Amino acid sequence: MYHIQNHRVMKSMTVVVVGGGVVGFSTAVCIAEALPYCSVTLIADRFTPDTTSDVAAGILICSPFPDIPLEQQQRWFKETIDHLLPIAQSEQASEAGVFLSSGWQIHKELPADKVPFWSAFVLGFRIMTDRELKRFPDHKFGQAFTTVKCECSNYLPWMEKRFRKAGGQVVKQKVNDLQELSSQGYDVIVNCSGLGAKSLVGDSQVYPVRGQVLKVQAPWLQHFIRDGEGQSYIYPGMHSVTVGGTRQVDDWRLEVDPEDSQDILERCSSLEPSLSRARVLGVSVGLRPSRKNVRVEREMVLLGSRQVPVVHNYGHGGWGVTLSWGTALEALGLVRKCLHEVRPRARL
Ligand SMILES: Cc1cc2nc3c(=O)[nH]c(=O)nc-3n(C[C@H](O)[C@H](O)[C@H](O)COP(=O)(O)OP(=O)(O)OC[C@H]3O[C@@H](n4cnc5c(N)ncnc54)[C@H](O)[C@@H]3O)c2cc1C
Ligand SMILES: O=C([O-])CC(=O)C(=O)O
Repeated sequence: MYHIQNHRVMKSMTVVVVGGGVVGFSTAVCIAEALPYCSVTLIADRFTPDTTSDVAAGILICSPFPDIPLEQQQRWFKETIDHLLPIAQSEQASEAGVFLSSGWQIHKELPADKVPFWSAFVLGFRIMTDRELKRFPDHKFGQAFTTVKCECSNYLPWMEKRFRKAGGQVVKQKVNDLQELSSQGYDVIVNCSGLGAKSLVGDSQVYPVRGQVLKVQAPWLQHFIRDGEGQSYIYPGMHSVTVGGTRQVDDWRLEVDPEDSQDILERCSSLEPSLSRARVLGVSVGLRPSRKNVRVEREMVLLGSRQVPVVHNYGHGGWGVTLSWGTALEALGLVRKCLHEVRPRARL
């Protein structure tokens, strides 16, 4: 519901999204573009290039969460890749940092899921031939496919532009307590605070999984190689090649660990020997906002004297880019339901 007064659109409802990473911006863009009668504000204390999302390789690939219906996770994957594929094939691709990436996921042992749950949504998925596998003598099984790589250092500024174009406002500020937002009168609060949810909403199920990656100059590498057991990967990108990684559970260190760098280079050079000639351009560390199951749900929270609808969308672990648009659409659906309840007669 919105009114036209003096030729200006008066937005009658207000939504605030906390979080300036890939999940926050995707959710804020979805809401601002779908609900033009809502005034949408995005608040975060860190923006690109200082978020976890900026450290992500940004490849669309994923392991399933254990207790979320697989069909729902398939939908999230499909919606994200279906959103990004046309961008990758448009004139906006390089500004948005979104492009197709082909390569191999290889396994030392036969994996439980020879055909992963997202195989129908990437392009040209197939099992590798013995001839292809000869290149990786320590591995006995592999999958070849084309997926999308979404580089957040480009994608986040591009999404911010898109959000502002849809009328969204951006505020740099730490939110210490949801009460602060309630007292500003927002109709719905959307929580996309990643690891920040641990303190913002007191969720003890959220924990960090530390990841360190190197950027190297190796323009001769055209294809990604990912060890399916998940520790080692080589992802050619727009400006450099991302070489990783580590998965250190409950490790809060944000500083670079030189031993990790050494270990990563050794592991990845054994997959791709030419990497030993590559110049290292930089090293970064991010803390994956991990949770047994990603949390995409709504609840009513008593803030002061008001019951305020809160939509949560956090805890994506190592798959936040992969599921960003799908979970944002899910959150949009929950925001619509909340707005219906706040203003039952509104035509949303
Ligand atoms: C090394 C590495 C490689 C990765 N590679 C991939 C990959 O290839 N593919 C993939 O899909 N994923 C990958 N990931 C995972 C991905 O980075 C995360 O899942 C994703 O970034 C999570 O996004 P987010 O927006 O939830 O969190 P973040 O990017 O951490 O953003 C959280 C936002 O919330 C804000 N915030 C938090 N608390 C508050 C508060 N109290 N007040 C105000 N603002 C607050 C922060 O300032 C920030 O803006 C990788 C991660 C790492 C570390
Ligand atoms: O596992 C990968 O290929 C990349 C990734 O998502 C991560 O490091 O979290």
